[in-house]
Amino acid sequence: MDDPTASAGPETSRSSCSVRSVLAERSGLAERSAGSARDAAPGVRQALLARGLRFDYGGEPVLRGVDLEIGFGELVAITGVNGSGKSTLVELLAGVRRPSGGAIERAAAVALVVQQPDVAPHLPLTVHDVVAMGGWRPRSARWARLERAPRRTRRARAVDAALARVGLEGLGARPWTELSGGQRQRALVAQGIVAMPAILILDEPAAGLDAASRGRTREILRAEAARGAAVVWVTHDAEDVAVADREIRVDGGLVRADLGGA
Ligand SMILES: Nc1ncnc2c1ncn2[C@@H]1O[C@H](COP(=O)(O)OP(=O)(O)OP(=O)(O)O)[C@@H](O)[C@H]1O
Repeated sequence: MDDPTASAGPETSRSSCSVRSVLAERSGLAERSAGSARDAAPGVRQALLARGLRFDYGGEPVLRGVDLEIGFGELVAITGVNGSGKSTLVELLAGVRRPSGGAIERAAAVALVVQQPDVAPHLPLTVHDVVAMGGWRPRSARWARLERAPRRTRRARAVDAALARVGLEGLGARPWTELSGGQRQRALVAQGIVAMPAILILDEPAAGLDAASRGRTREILRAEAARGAAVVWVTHDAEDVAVADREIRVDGGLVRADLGGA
């Protein structure tokens, strides 16, 4: 299988779907680094591991040798000032970009919720359609066409349940373009959680949302971690950091990890 992150190289383009199901499963961890991985904390199975991760966009390096480990069941807040490289880091972790150097290991497929999705405005997509993309797998498109009704029904129910969790119940049939900015962001969180990913990475999913929606997003992400997912969450909000298990701060192209948490 083609793994977009199998080696260092030029960056990949952003796709038209905001949740990327990066099938990096292969046999166990993808992209094994040459060195030996440090053991995860006792009882925590490792979901993501980066060693010496470097990245540049053609100029000054944005990341200069990032090391980090994230376990299943952990809720990790990624923080840092504007332009410090948080989005770049999570895109590397998710496999949307290839590192210029270093290695990443992923123990499972990743669902990525990006800040600004490219959902083509001219396509007649409903909110339901966009949320259902979270269960999309490149290799299963053919099977999706052939699938039997009971499975379609299960998927439709999963989409409805995800929309209800983010407080958008009943809006599934609405055209995507008719949602407000905040409603779209919440729908993208629904897209991220609809397929119950083992690794969920979100780039500022609650930026600009009202206080109630930010609180609801926090509860959803805590619940995702409680069911065993590794949840990595870029945020500028101190309240988000307070509910996370750990904060990882991006600073000067490196990370300051294990800053404590809730
Ligand atoms: N496509 C790109 N081409 C060139 N430079 C880029 C590109 N995307 C980001 N950068 C640069 O890389 C650096 C890190 O950007 P990044 O978006 O990762 O930061 P961030 O911490 O997520 O910022 P913010 O908090 O504003 O979202 C910045 O200096 C930015 O200008």
